[in-house]
Amino acid sequence: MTHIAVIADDYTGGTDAAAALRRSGLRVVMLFGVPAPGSTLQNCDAVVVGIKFRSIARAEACEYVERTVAWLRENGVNRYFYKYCSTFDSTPEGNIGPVCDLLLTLTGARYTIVCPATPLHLRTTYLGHLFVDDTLLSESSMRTHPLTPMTDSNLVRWLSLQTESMVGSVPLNVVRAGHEAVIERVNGLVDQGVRHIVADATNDSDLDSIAAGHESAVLSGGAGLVEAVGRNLGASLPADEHPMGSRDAPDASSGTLVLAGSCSEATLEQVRRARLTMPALRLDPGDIPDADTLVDTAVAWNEAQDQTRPRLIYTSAAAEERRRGAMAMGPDTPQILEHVLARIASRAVEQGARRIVVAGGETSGAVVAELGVQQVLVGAEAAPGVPWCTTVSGDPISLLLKSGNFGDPDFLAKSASA
Ligand SMILES: Nc1ncnc2c1ncn2[C@@H]1O[C@H](COP(=O)(O)OP(=O)(O)OP(=O)(O)O)[C@@H](O)[C@H]1O
Ligand SMILES: O=C(O)[C@@H](O)C(=O)CO
Repeated sequence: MTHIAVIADDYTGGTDAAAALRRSGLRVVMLFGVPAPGSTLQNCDAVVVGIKFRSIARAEACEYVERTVAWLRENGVNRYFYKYCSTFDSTPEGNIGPVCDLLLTLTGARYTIVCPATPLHLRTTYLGHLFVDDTLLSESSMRTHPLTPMTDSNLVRWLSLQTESMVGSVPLNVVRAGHEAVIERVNGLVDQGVRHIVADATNDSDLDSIAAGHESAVLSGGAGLVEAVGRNLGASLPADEHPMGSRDAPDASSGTLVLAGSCSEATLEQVRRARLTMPALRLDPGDIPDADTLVDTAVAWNEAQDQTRPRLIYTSAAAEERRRGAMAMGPDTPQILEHVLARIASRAVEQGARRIVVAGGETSGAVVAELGVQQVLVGAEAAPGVPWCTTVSGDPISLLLKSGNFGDPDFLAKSASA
């Protein structure tokens, strides 16, 4: 029986959640995109559906979620976790608030728990404020994110911009008083009309206090709370076993194509280090403001490289260089570049590439969609929250989809050759 479905708003967030559930010992199936009506879910404890709706129009995001919930219901899954980024990536319009509202309407649940805190990734919340390591979210590099600049760390205030529903919070001292205290505070808030409740957490035991119970609620947040929910459900498998068995995944000897579209500080440093260890091509829309030319340039370059060795193609750039690129290519530059990297991935696979590392959630979404990948086996983690995934149909392809902020400075260099 499938106890819970995680609906993730991007693909790397989905693989992060799947890795968390595996760590907690559950049997996990990982799907990409809204599942086709009539398709069946394999036997598992938890299913993760990664969809790319973090940065699209809210009506479209809600439509994807509604169709996914309909499919999950067809397959007998009635409990949902909404996974968004541990840095709460969203704009003043959404999509976190609208999707939380929709999930309440669809399920008839009384409230949502909102908890992006994920200590494993150094994301904590205190008095409703989100911290990235020792820095407030709005003072971290997230404040200049190309799609979702996070300029306010106060989640109650930020979420209130996105929804008509009342937003409240459970502070850390209540969380530390234990699970019953949390439930009591939540019930009090719901009686006052609060519908979305931001819960503080700075460690895993806080997350355990928050995760239990909430039968008439939708839980939402980061991989930290996902893992706590998994722990609460109880392990049924050793973490290295998969419900659908295993597949021979292409390893480093197949050569690795690394594609980087994330512009996070972490990825920029990983790109800088990777450039020292492998051939690299930077695609700069400031120099070549045309998608087709960028794709053709990169495909020709890639084909000229030793296909058994790692190589890197990237658009990643710091804020000033991005401004220069956007002047030349226009306001849709971020989306255009995602598709440029996706088309390069697809051409590389046609030419025989079987191992692809992608940096960036939106970029990963574009790559996975272009490759038509619908389901993967979730394997070992190359870094916390970044598992290798192997496609289940056709020739196996190994994919490592990295959230922009994840991984140590040598992540790209090491994972491409390990
Ligand atoms: N040179 C550039 N100029 C403008 N936009 C760019 C440039 N390079 C990449 N981008 C865009 O920046 C966005 C980066 O988002 P993406 O989700 O891929 O990375 P991220 O936000 O760092 O990762 P995550 O969502 O996992 O935290 C993409 O839309 C990408 O196309
Ligand atoms: O929660 C995170 O930080 C990641 O899983 C993610 O969603 C980044 O895209």
